Amino acid sequence: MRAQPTASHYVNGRYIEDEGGAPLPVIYPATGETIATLHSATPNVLELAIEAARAAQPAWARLKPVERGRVLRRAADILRARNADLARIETLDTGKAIQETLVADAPSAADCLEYFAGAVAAFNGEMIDLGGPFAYTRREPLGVCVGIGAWNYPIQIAGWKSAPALAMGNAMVFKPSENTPLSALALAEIYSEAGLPDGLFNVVQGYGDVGAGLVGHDVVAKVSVTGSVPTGRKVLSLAGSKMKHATMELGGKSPLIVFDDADLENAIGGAMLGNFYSTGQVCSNGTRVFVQKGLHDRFVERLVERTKKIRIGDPLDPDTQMGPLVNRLQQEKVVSYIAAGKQDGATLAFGGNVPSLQGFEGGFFIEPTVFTGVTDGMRIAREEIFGPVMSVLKFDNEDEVIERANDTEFGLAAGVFTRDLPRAHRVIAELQAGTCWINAYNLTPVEMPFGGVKQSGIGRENSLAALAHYSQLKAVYVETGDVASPY
Ligand SMILES: NC(=O)c1ccc[n+]([C@@H]2O[C@H](COP(=O)([O-])OP(=O)(O)OC[C@H]3O[C@@H](n4cnc5c(N)ncnc54)[C@H](O)[C@@H]3O)[C@@H](O)[C@H]2O)c1
Ligand SMILES: C[N+](C)(C)CC=O
Ligand SMILES: [K+]
Repeated sequence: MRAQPTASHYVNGRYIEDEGGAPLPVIYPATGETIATLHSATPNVLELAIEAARAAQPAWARLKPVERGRVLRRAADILRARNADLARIETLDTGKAIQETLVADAPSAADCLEYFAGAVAAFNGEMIDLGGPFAYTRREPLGVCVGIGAWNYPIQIAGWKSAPALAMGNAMVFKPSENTPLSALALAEIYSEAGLPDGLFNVVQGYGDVGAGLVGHDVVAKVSVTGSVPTGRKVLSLAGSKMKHATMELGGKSPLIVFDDADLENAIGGAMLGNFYSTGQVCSNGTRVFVQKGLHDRFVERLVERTKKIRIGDPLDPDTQMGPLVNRLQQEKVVSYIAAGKQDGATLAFGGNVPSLQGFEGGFFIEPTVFTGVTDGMRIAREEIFGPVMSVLKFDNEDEVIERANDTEFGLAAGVFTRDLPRAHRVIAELQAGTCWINAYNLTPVEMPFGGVKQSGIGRENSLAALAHYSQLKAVYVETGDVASPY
């Protein structure tokens, strides 16, 4: 299997290579084989990318918003037309099942480009009446923005960051995760084909040091990172030391609360989606599933029955429902958390093993895993695992579950399943989380803001909120009479 792109980086409208950079092997997680070799960006590549962005941005910002939007809309159309190829690249790079990458990855990026293509023209400053004189505000772009991606949704993340940035008149230098460098290059090609002027969307590859080089660069006005909390802390402090804007989309340990009166099959469906999709590598996953005591035993029984049926294996087979984890390190991490769950006294209700799959012996698979009898202090209930490991916790009443759900440093997401809608809204209002669902889980339409509170992040992606985060306000006072001067 080969997936070698033309070159490692995409700068100023073309591919460039600099073999002086550290080698960056691209591994297919289902087999462990190397499918491409790229190079981490050297300081020279990084400078070229930032300079290209700096030079291209002012003319782009002077276009009418609808003109910028038109380019994004054409790119959205190309993304959709090329969806099958992009899904294959994404599956080879992440290991996620093709039945997921066909519907959740490039299509989400396309939705995002399409949304911001139209929304930006309607996103304006305001006129403020001062009783004669007046003021108005302008929404101005920030300049050169940096996007830094995680491995789980590579093209979606590249789209969610670049679309509002570009729509608003900024330029972007994007660094994908070193684990999944391929699809951002495909997006860069698509932008060029759609007519995006050279230099406005650049892709540089590399590890954390390249990310830090971008964040610390004096030309860069804003950074948006999707990644873990420790990385977010480092990036935010470096950005803060230079007074840069920052959006942080970080990790979580989100609660999903199932009350006795919930629709059982829907609640289980939500819990499975919120733990097993993308082999559990989703930031907003509801990994602490609190189930009220009256429903608990039936919930667990049906959950295990349904989890047993998950088809795990060849991610390129359209019938496969769960592929491997992204790499060996992540597999080891998940295996060690499963051991910790057992050691801390949780009951392993299903899974927990590395499956042996013929033809995929070198892959990074793990069974979908359910722990019951989990208590709040256990490591599997406190730390983000980022794998298909669900913890089921029993609760008695509403006040208790709210307190327990909020007893975490994270605050990315939360969900409630109940037929009692006043209770649903009452509980959601008490939960410390930036993105919530009632009788659903993990749906992230572009029209809705996405992001976290507490340690899970700052700022929001998607919706008009993202345009606010990629712009700055200029306030203009306009005198309509004489200047009242004492001099
Ligand atoms: N909130 C969200 O939208 C969201 C989405 C997906 C993943 N995540 C989170 O991401 C994590 C998993 O992804 P990951 O392991 O790729 O995260 P990570 O923090 O290891 O890396 C994220 C990105 O930051 C870069 N990076 C690392 N150190 C850096 C530094 N000092 N300066 C600048 N950049 C640096 C990495 O190279 C990578 O591109 C999980 O915690 C998950 O919850 C959050
Ligand atoms: C944004 N989302 C939930 C699809 C991917 C986060 O990991
Ligand atoms: K990979």
